[in-house]
Amino acid sequence: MPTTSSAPGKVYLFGEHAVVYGEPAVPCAIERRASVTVRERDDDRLRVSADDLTLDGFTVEYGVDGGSPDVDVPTPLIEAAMGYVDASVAAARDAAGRPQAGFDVEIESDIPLGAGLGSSAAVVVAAVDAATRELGVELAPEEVAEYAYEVEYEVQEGEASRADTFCSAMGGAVRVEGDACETLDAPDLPFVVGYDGASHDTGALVAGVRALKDEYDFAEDTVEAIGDLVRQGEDALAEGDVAELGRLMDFNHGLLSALGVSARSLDEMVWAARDAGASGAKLTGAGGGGCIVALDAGDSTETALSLTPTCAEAFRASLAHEGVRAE
Ligand SMILES: Nc1ncnc2c1ncn2[C@@H]1O[C@H](COP(=O)(O)OP(=O)(O)O)[C@@H](O)[C@H]1O
Ligand SMILES: C[C@@](O)(CCOP(=O)(O)O)CC(=O)O
Ligand SMILES: [Mg+2]
Repeated sequence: MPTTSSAPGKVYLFGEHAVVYGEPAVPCAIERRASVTVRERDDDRLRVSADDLTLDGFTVEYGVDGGSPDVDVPTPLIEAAMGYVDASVAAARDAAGRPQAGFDVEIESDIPLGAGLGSSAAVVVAAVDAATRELGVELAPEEVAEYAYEVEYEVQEGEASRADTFCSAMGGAVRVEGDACETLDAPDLPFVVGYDGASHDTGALVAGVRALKDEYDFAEDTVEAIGDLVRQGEDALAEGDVAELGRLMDFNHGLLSALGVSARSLDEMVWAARDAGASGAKLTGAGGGGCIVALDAGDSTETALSLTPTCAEAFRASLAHEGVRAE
């Protein structure tokens, strides 16, 4: 019997990048999900179909020992794309004590890829959950989060926080500071997302911030300032003070720009949202290209974004109260 799990993507209200260095962050799960279906095979091979990865999708098949994969698109693309799935399957084999287990894996997702909405975390969380359940092991969402974090940490070469994976596994708004992860009571915030259609490499962007921080004390101070801002933002969130949350999001975007992770397309969308009357707007996730998130209960930000030349897609995103779940 195949086993399917799904998990949500997220936006960062505050704190991306700084969270990698132990500052707090508050990501919020959104109703855009990745769904992973896993079926155990009677050999040790892994066959992955990911229809959303290229326009035509691809299928790849290989054994536990690697070997030469049987693929239908160029190999570098496969290697980049397969890292998370491969490591998720390894984590599930490990959790179930079944190092030789083989699987057919199918991935479907409505989370744009490499755009700051946590598609990697959602795919990893759903894959770990589905593959462990397929092997008869039921993990608590917190345990799925921990395995998924280890996967992101490994694939992003040691440059990952627990924020995306914990948020995707638990749903709702969460607070992550180092290895302390908790869920928060948060109101439904009026998120509007603008997507420039581009994708980024999270590992490379995190490495760029680390280099800046190692070179300049004031870059280190900027990371700490983001931490201060998040602490202030938590009070605003508890009070449901959307105006103050917006001001802090604007400030957070400025600090992320200073760390070199914004882009002209993101800045243009941020300004379009502000001009349209959003309470605040910032890039979300690793940056460089991808998505911005704004707060606006009305329609004007979504309309303004859809008319912005650098915006390929604008949509509302509601808080996903459910994290990883069996489908
Ligand atoms: N639908 C999908 N199918 C297969 N892999 C996916 C899918 N969505 C995301 N991934 C994996 O996640 C990677 C993108 O993750 P990342 O660069 O962290 O960006 P983000 O998490 O912001 O979307 C992709 O390169 C791919 O490996
Ligand atoms: C930049 C970072 O803080 C968030 C990355 O988010 P995303 O993969 O771009 O959705 C990295 C991390 O926390 O692991
Ligand atoms: Mg990611």
